[in-house]
Amino acid sequence: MTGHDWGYGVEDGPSLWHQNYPIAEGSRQSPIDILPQTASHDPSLGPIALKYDQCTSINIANNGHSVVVEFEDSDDRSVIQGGPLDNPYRLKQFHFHWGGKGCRGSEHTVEGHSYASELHLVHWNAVKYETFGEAATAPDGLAVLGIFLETGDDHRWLHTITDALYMVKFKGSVTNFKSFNPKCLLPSSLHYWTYLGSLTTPPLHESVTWIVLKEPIAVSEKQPAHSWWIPGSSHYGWFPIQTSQMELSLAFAAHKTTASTE
Ligand SMILES: COc1ccc(C)cc1NC(=O)Nc1ccc2c(c1)[B-](O)(O)OC2
Ligand SMILES: [Zn+2]
Repeated sequence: MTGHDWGYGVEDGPSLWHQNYPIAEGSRQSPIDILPQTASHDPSLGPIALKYDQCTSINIANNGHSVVVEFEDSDDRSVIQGGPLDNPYRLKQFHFHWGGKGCRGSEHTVEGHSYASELHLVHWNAVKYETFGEAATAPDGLAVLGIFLETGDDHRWLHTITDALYMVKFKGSVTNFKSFNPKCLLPSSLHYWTYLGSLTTPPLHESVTWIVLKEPIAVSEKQPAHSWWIPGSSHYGWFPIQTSQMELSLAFAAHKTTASTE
């Protein structure tokens, strides 16, 4: 399929994606509704470690579906490891999912509760695969850190992203976005749920080890995380798609883990 043959409207929304992307009816499709009570605690799962200190952000872009910040991923300078991961995965990009005006647009839900929006930090397995594209189609190719955004206090750093939005008003626009470190977007606790799932948007590859943080970060009403829209694209906002509950292993790091500073 070329271009963007999918969206969130009546004619191209999630319930129709299976027509062009049959994997939509696969066995490990995301997002899911997380049920903490039924998640099994897997004591073999340790804390996740984030090495984001040498992060090199490159640009910020509007791809018609989200605003994406890309990173330099030619070496292991910014990686996620530990937890369910057998090796380090390189940070490639992060992007957000949010709802239309005033509606709550997180993709994952927790016991049916939607959050204002959801941040996805996308990492790929450069130990086993040559390129992101190759990793994106492999069952152990991607590791995505999902962070819920909840309305509350003003987020000190999110404004650097929302301030940049006006520069990428239209689909296909890209602009410089240097030296942004996503470490500032992390909540205080890295306690997480993890499960094997997929991209939540076409091509829906079943290549993602999901690591969803329990603790949301707060953004204020003013920081329009839940009312962001992408002017110039055919729609705005992202709406959660519910798929069946999948085996979730709830991993409690025995202690409060903080992003590694190594
Ligand atoms: C047209 O899109 C592509 C073409 C070719 C390749 C190799 C990949 C993609 N798309 C892609 O990676 N999406 C994508 C990647 C990562 C995540 C998500 C979507 B998400 O579920 O929203 O959060 C995590
Ligand atoms: Zn996403």
